[in-house]
Amino acid sequence: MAGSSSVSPTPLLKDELDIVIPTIRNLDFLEMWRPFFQPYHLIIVQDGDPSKKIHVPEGFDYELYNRNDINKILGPKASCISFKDSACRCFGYMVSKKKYIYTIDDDCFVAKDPSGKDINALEQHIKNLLCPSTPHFFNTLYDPYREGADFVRGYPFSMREGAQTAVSHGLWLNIPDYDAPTQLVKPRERNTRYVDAVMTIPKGTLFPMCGMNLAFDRELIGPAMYFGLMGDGQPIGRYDDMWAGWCIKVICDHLGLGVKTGLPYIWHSKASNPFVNLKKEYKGIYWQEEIIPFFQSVTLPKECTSVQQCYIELSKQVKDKLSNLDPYFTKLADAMVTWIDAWDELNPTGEGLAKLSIANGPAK
Ligand SMILES: O=c1ccn([C@@H]2O[C@H](COP(=O)(O)OP(=O)(O)O[C@H]3O[C@@H](CO)[C@H](O)[C@H]3O)[C@@H](O)[C@H]2O)c(=O)[nH]1
Ligand SMILES: [Mn+2]
Repeated sequence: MAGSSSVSPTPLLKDELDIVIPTIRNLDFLEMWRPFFQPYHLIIVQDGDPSKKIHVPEGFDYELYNRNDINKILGPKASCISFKDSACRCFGYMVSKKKYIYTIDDDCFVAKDPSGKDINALEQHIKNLLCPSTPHFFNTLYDPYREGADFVRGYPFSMREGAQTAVSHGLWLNIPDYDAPTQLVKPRERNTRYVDAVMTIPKGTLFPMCGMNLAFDRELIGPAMYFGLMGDGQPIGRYDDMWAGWCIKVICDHLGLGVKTGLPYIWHSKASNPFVNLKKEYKGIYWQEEIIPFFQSVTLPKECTSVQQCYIELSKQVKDKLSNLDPYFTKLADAMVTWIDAWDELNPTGEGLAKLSIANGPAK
């Protein structure tokens, strides 16, 4: 028998997944990820000064958008894309044409598991997304679909098919994603705990979604992954991913979709300045004491069957119920609608495509 060729297997979802990277620094971190990321297409969202040249290491297939590109593509709707905040990354979700998205920060590196093996975070996220979630009944052995695990006694057989997984939320070794006050009182705290688990966040439970190591099914939940109005000109920053996480979770709960958290870990290398962070996030720290009860009380009408419909309904409730907290939420609610309009313009569905073809006349 001829010797087996050492052809490496085709990377999972090679042509169905884009990697979105927001950057206001540089992309040197990609060298460490090259073995895992090189087969995939990158969407780089360059924040800050558009005249700055961002070097992309050789050998990567990518598209890069700076603020001028965003303004050109979206026109007036570009007002919904934040400037000078990692929230800008959501533009990458909008322009992608792929079914899956993985987003990672430029100060996140390959971590090692307890055996010392490099962790292919992207591969683990893909596994998380491709297997079901259990939002409706908690499995005490965590992810029942994982090698070596299963549903435990008492788990209803009628529920063992699980739900489609919309989001996979990864974690971080070394610098944990702490808020500024915690960072200030624990400047030397490092996360060294590798917890070997993936679990579904139960229906009806919110969670603090961090955007630095995150993957999602763009076709299931993409239109709700808006990272809000943050950074330049806004009264708040560093709540981009938190806002998106609360919105996607209530919509996933409504649509019967699952959200997982746990593996994979990345190595988060840079602690941003806690004083700068405090200035950005302090309003969020007290606003969230009102925002969380709002999201906990959100109910979406059964007529809302698409993500867009859910998101527009949510924006109405944000405007009605949070504007008394601060006029910012009126602006944010309007920006949520602009985001959906821009998303639908760039990603026309059946109905939208039909309108487009009428507008453009019969094919030549
Ligand atoms: O104005 C900006 C600032 C940063 N970026 C890019 O966004 C990510 C995250 O930046 P950084 O590592 O400095 O931020 P952290 O404090 O570690 O993490 C926060 O960022 C979010 C998670 O992604 C969340 O708000 C916090 O966890 C890097 O790629 C920067 O280059 C930017 O584009 N514009
Ligand atoms: Mn960081």
